Amino acid sequence: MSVTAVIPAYNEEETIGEVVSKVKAHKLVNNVIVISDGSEDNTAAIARDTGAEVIELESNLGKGAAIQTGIDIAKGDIILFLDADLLRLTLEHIDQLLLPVINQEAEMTVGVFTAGRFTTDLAQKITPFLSGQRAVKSKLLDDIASLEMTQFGVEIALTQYAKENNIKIKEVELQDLTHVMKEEKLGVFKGLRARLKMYWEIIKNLPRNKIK
Ligand SMILES: O=c1ccn([C@@H]2O[C@H](COP(=O)(O)OP(=O)(O)O)[C@@H](O)[C@H]2O)c(=O)[nH]1
Ligand SMILES: O=C(O)[C@@H](COP(=O)(O)O)O[C@H]1O[C@H](CO)[C@@H](O)[C@H](O)[C@H]1O
Repeated sequence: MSVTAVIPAYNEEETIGEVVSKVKAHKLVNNVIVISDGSEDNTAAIARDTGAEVIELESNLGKGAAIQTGIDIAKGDIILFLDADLLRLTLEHIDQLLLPVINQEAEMTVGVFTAGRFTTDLAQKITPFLSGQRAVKSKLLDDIASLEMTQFGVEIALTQYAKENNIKIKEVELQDLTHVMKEEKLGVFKGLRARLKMYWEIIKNLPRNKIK
């Protein structure tokens, strides 16, 4: 089975290189696509230099649009979704996401941070269905309504679609994995503002895609 990694990235120059290198080094991953979502920093150049195929969106359209762009161009049997701001990603984490789908144990995996940083572990324990770390059989996404407008509601939409279509989901625990929090990227004030905006984008997607 061939695997394409899809990595949405908005201003992630600090972490994109490490994430792309790790994914490129995984023997089961055939293609790595980074969707630079209107980044104003060196995200696209670093991703390209590290060996990813890079699609640059002209402006910042939101995570849902970046993911949809990746889905539209990804070839192969399985799509591996990873965030660009991961810290301490290992080849084992990628195995954990991919193998249950390759071995037909599940049709979609959702990776949940554990035994890493208290704050990011806690957030994912409370809302595992928001995780951006997933693997899914690509053909199962053929009929999904466009994710383009979902922004940070994209994971809610994916999870809800899986539930409605009896797609078998397996949660896998990704030890020690964490990401750079918004407050760390942007500072406390702008970070909190971005967090509130994210919650609003998630809430906006709830009525249409209510979690059962
Ligand atoms: O407008 C956006 C916002 C975020 N992202 C990407 O989506 C992923 C998750 O976003 P973020 O890091 O802000 O959220 P967190 O992981 O902190 O919840 C990251 O790879 C971001 O670069 C994106 O492509 N477009
Ligand atoms: O863990 C969370 O509560 C949020 C926000 O993380 P941070 O504010 O950056 O620590 O991140 C998750 O939810 C987002 C929206 O669904 C996803 O896009 C991220 O992939 C996921 O990590």
